[in-house]
Amino acid sequence: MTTFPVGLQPQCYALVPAAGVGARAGTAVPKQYVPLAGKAMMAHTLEALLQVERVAATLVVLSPQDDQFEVAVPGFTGERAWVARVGGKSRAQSVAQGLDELLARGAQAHDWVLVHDAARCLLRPEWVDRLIDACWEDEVGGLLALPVADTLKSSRNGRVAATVDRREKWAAQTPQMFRLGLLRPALANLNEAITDEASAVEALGHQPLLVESPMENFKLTWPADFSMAEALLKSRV
Ligand SMILES: Nc1ccn([C@@H]2O[C@H](COP(=O)(O)OP(=O)(O)OP(=O)(O)O)[C@@H](O)[C@H]2O)c(=O)n1
Ligand SMILES: C[C@](O)(CO)[C@H](O)COP(=O)(O)O
Repeated sequence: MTTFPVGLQPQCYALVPAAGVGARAGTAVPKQYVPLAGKAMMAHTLEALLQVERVAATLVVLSPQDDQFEVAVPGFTGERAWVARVGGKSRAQSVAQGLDELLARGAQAHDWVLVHDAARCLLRPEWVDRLIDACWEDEVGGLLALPVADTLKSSRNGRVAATVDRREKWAAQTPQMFRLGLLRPALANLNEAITDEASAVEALGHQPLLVESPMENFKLTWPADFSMAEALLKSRV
């Protein structure tokens, strides 16, 4: 177990990977820029993070080719709003390169980082606060997640191969909260099995904390997800 200095008050940063193209969504622009309830999808995500007072700064990781952000998300300004065009080929690469950017801007190994998908635009600040409260004194860190409610099937050639025991199964969401000094080395050896920060930390032998979160915190992935997200955003007062 890595130990971090006792007595030094850590900072808490948010890192938002937003360098994807949204291939499964099939949208005309990268999905994070699709307008929903009057603003770009990612603007909703970032507004929620900026409302979390314990987050010292939020770093958005864009593709080096991104030429839309400043026009599409004009409200992301101020001392706590950071942008870096250092995204990579995979989500994990974008996160790893974003962590290097945080270090370059003065973040330290004992500081916490909340990694949150730009594509989870229904995030509510109170869920982030719940995760921070749960993880702050934890040795490893943790993630928002939803216990699986449906019966699970594995498949072969489009037919059921087996029914999978759903007990103790959770669907991982974001934010995922870890110390920079644990997460950056965990992401050093990237491979296809590393689909979230927790899986990288698990590969080092740790057991991240699961913090229950609602289905409403879903990731917009498929075309039908956009109308559902827009209806939910419009229903909020
Ligand atoms: N090279 C990449 C790929 C993804 N992401 C980000 O990771 C988050 C979750 O990824 P996903 O929903 O899979 O987004 P896309 O990769 O854009 O979607 P797809 O896999 O359908 O192309 C998104 O906010 C996305 O922008 C990233 O920063 N860099
Ligand atoms: C991190 C994540 O949102 C957890 O559910 C998810 O793994 C990201 O999805 P991707 O399609 O692997 O980018």
